[in-house]
Amino acid sequence: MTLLSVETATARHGLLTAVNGVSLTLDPGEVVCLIGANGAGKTTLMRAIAGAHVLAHGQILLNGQDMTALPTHRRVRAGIALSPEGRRLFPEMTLRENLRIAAENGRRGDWTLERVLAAFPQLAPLIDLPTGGFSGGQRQAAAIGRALMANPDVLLLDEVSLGLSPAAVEGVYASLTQVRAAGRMAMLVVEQDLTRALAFADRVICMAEGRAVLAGRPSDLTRAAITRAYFGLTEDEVQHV
Ligand SMILES: Nc1ncnc2c1ncn2[C@@H]1O[C@H](COP(=O)(O)OP(=O)(O)OP(=O)(O)O)[C@@H](O)[C@H]1O
Repeated sequence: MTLLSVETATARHGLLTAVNGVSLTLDPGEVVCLIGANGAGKTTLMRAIAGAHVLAHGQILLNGQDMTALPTHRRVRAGIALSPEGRRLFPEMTLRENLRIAAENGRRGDWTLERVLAAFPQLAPLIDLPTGGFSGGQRQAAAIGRALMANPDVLLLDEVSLGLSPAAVEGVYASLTQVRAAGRMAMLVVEQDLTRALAFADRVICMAEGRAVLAGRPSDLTRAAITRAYFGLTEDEVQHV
């Protein structure tokens, strides 16, 4: 059965239509990467699924239940958690406090503090430090850990590798591979690094100018088709990229 269903979602920033009639589904345990150029609408779509941006049209269903009118905290309780672009940790609070707040607002389940620290070992020595002093990779790991503490069925990860060193990206993806193996949680991941997205995803969806313009399993998509979708190029132009 479909876990998450986004049906013809349209989201606006004022007069600008950032997401334009996008539909997608996620099955339990599935990992889908959202790719696309800057401004394609990926972050707005993620925020709309999480309840942080109101849809102008369309529906968000989780396990067949309509989430569209629910505020963020009710969606977290229903099983949707977002690790946002910019990470948005409480910088004055310690990592432990950040994780505890997420647990209090989320659902009970297998993801506990101990389990998060086992999946993200780089966080263990930092547990009683304020997150404001963390490096980019540490902040990213902390933000994903915080989302896991809510024990979601659908984990939304925005801009996983943006701004991180190659070593930090490796660390975060090693942890995400463990997270993925641990259960039936589905992930929707915004990833700018195309090679990484194709290696990690069961399916990729490419957005351009607010629309989903290409979707498929990585093995079924050619680089040329993806490049074309990404930039809106013609076949002839793709030959020269
Ligand atoms: N708060 C906002 N106010 C006005 N316009 C916005 C706002 N946030 C995003 N936009 C615009 O909406 C469109 C989609 O932006 P969005 O951030 O969703 O795209 P994206 O694919 O996530 O890109 P990026 O990788 O740059 O974050 C862009 O044209 C962007 O300029």
